Amino acid sequence: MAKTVGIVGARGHVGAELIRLIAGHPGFELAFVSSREREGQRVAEHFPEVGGELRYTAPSHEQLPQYGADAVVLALPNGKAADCVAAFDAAGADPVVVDLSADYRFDDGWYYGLPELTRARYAGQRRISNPGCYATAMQLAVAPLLDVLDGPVQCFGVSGYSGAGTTPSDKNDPDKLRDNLMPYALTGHMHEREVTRHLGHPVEFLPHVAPHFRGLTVTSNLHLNRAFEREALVQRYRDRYRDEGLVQVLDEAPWVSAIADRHHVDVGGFTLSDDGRRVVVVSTLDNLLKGAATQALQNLNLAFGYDELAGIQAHPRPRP
Ligand SMILES: NC(=O)C1=CN([C@@H]2O[C@H](COP(=O)(O)OP(=O)(O)OC[C@H]3O[C@@H](n4cnc5c(N)ncnc54)[C@H](OP(=O)(O)O)[C@@H]3O)[C@@H](O)[C@H]2O)C=CC1
Ligand SMILES: CC(=O)N[C@@H](CCC(=O)OP(=O)(O)O)C(=O)O
Repeated sequence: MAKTVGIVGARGHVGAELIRLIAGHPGFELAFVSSREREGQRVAEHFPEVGGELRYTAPSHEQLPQYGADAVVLALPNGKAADCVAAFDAAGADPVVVDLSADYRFDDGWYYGLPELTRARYAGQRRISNPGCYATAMQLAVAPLLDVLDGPVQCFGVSGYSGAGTTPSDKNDPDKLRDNLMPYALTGHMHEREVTRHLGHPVEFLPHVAPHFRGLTVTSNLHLNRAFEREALVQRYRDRYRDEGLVQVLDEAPWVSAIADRHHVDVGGFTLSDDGRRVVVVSTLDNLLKGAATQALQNLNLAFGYDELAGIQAHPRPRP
């Protein structure tokens, strides 16, 4: 029997992707989708492909356990997850909870779900923290060289403005972004701390937001503790990700336009300095998919014993 999944914060950019993914999954069905703004509206009005009679609801935190969902995905802005978790605890309910926000990424009581790097540590935990979008791209770019790094890694990031959510700000204002590149949080960004913590190696992250809607690029500058040939470095990436359905290692530097609406990560470029002790690696992903919703689905699949890619490759997105 299908497991039921509720989405809290289903109006947002990530919520929209989650609705489509869960509704199209062979082993999951939607238990509820919450939005205060869309309360009472049919989901099918917004997603004709989903169909059915399900409507958005706007439950209080305390009402969330009443749906009896097997899993709950929290797609709320940062800082809102704890009240939801407390409501389940208070009701004695123990659904699998996947939190998309940054709220539990530094909490050892939660499993940090970046499957390609952490799935070996999954041991049935029912509280799962989904990594940040840039943080996913950075970690997948750096991990294969972790043992040969010399000093901090510098990561220059450029995100589409869907990364900034739907609450109006300069970072998601198409007028202000037109013909523009907007630097922000140039030291101490949340994802700098997140990656430094989970890789156990310092990164220095320089984020920017650009006028495109979805997809991000991270260009990482890695100093190495000895000289390498390019082929040996590329081989490390190919070996590390050979069996990964959602990581593609490319010879050339990937373009963000090729990853929009796709589930996987591209890693490539691999440009060495003349002395072989510095390499630049480029990674791209769709911030709303592998950076958020697709990764959440990988984590749900893991938690319920489904194939990790169930409902992911079976539903390829059309190229824009
Ligand atoms: N956008 C991205 O690329 C990524 C986002 N994330 C994380 O995923 C989460 C969702 O992001 P995103 O979809 O972009 O965000 P949005 O701003 O697009 O959506 C936020 C959602 O939360 C609801 N919401 C907003 N404020 C409140 C509140 N005070 N109480 C209850 N519900 C609220 C909104 O619905 P309504 O107001 O109708 O109730 C909406 O459904 C965030 O934590 C974000 O950091 C993670 C990785 C990538
Ligand atoms: C362009 C933009 O603003 N991007 C967001 C990252 C989106 C994301 O991954 O969010 P969380 O870590 O909050 O889950 C930011 O820099 O805060």
